[in-house]
Amino acid sequence: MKDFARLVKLMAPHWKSMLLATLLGFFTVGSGAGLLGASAFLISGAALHPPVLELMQAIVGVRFFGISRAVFRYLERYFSHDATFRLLSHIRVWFYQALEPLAPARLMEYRSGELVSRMAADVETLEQFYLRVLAPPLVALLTLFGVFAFLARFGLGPAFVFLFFFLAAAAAAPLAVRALGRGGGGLLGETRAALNTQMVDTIQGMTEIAAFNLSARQQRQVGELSEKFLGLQERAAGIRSLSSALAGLLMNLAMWSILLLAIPLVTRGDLDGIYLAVLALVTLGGFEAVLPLPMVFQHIEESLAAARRLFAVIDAKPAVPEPPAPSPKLRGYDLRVRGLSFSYAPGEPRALDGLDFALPRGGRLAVVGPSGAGKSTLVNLLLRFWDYREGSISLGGQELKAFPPEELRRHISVVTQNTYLFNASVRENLLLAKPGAGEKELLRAAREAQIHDFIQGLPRGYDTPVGERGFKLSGGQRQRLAIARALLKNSPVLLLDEATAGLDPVTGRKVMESVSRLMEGRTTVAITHDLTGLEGMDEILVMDRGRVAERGRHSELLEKGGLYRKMWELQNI
Ligand SMILES: Nc1ncnc2c1ncn2[C@@H]1O[C@H](COP(=O)(O)OP(=O)(O)OP(=O)(O)O)[C@@H](O)[C@H]1O
Repeated sequence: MKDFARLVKLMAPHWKSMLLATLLGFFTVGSGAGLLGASAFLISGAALHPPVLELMQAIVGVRFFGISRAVFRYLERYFSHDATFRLLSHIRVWFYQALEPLAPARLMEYRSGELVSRMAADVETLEQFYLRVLAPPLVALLTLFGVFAFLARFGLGPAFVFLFFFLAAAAAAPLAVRALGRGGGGLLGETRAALNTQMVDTIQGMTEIAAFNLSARQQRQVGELSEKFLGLQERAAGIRSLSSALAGLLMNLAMWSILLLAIPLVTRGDLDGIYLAVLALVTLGGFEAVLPLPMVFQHIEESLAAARRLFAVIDAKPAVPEPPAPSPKLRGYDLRVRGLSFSYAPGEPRALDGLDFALPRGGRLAVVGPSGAGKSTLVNLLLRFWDYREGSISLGGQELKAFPPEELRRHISVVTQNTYLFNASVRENLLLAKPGAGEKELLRAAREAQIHDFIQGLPRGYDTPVGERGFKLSGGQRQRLAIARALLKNSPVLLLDEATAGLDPVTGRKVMESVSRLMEGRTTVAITHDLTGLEGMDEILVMDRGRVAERGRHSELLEKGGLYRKMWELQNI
């Protein structure tokens, strides 16, 4: 019920269009019933061969209802779909906005396909919440009042017979369908989501699947999920058919019962025979409003299951709470870390354990160490992707926690090993760092990153698309673009997380030249496995299992003959 109320609340901004669409839905059904009634009156009346003038009213009625039904149907579809599509776009934006503060810490538990599925399929499923869950019962209720009032003018008997069958079709048939389809709606959504996730995984992991000969296994898994989905769809379709059959049966029973009741009225002279067909056909027309009702429960289940999946994602508490506003002004760019300890979850071993360092503005710190030493964790904390609880990190003398993550990240540039390039042009990818940058600025950054000449040589220069994840570029070119981005952003703090990892030594060295330019004048923390080129760093922290094992400058550490020396020898033999 709570989820239902939350969903209704999401629709609240669109209530006017939805109300209008509901009224138009009622007018459509009303026109349909009117058309049938007027036609019945016209045919019955014409059978008695009266002068044409006496039939004029009925002829006008048939024309009017014929046209008004089409017009109302068009307007109803127009307004209901307009409201629904606006609602969907509102929900997509709302979901994305709620998702952003959760990235990356809270989103790691989801497979990317799962999130895509939630954003696409589940949001789409909510389309039916208004169209097939909220609107049909309201239209049915209005129709019930309208047709009951019309029939009551000819006698309470037919009116109550209509009421009885209408309620039976509106309540009993949906309940029967609900009993048959219980759980099916939710399961259908879950299976669709699982299938989407599997498909995204299959496409993303295509290379690995082919390389490890896993195609058959992957096909089997997708096939099994497809079978299950198909089975559930068949079941839902079966229930849908049954429900329309049931509603159709009740509709015909209502019509026949009203005829049985009205015929004696005609023979007794209490009802003009010309109205007999009118009563029967208006009843049929009124039942149009009942036909969608049996499926309401199934659609409720599907919509609620989709809404629950969306709510479950966005209800996760962000890993980093927003500090109380207003945020302080950054006063400087010297970085200080004291007694910093961190574990990713309570009870888990510490990824960082009592880390200390001080870096003056423009200073350069390298953090090295074996895999799992906690180097990336430090970056995660500096960027406030995760929140630290023990120890302190301060920038310009102020605790990092005082700044909202977004505000803080405006002052930090990051170059990582896995630079993400969007499937857009080189220019668009660069401008991400500074959307308003002018052409001159853009070219200067590219030149400094030593990528300008390469870009110029591309078929469409800066407007050349880079392909998904930048697949048309080499690793070194991607890294240079990342460096150009950081140069363009021009922020005073720089985080380098394995910026040259995965590149061959020659390319790595060339990229390092661009990185050196980037570091000039910036407070830099560089995380690296590669110990070449560290002579220029002010301090090197050698980390091991979350702790600082050694610290000093390159030459000092080599002299010490400890872990750093060992790592150096391994790389230089
Ligand atoms: N998201 C996470 N959730 C839980 N534990 C994590 C997470 N990320 C890292 N860890 C753990 O924290 C420890 C430090 O990992 P971290 O990635 O910081 O090491 P690293 O020095 O950067 O290693 P590498 O050089 O291999 O990237 C490891 O034991 C790792 O398993």
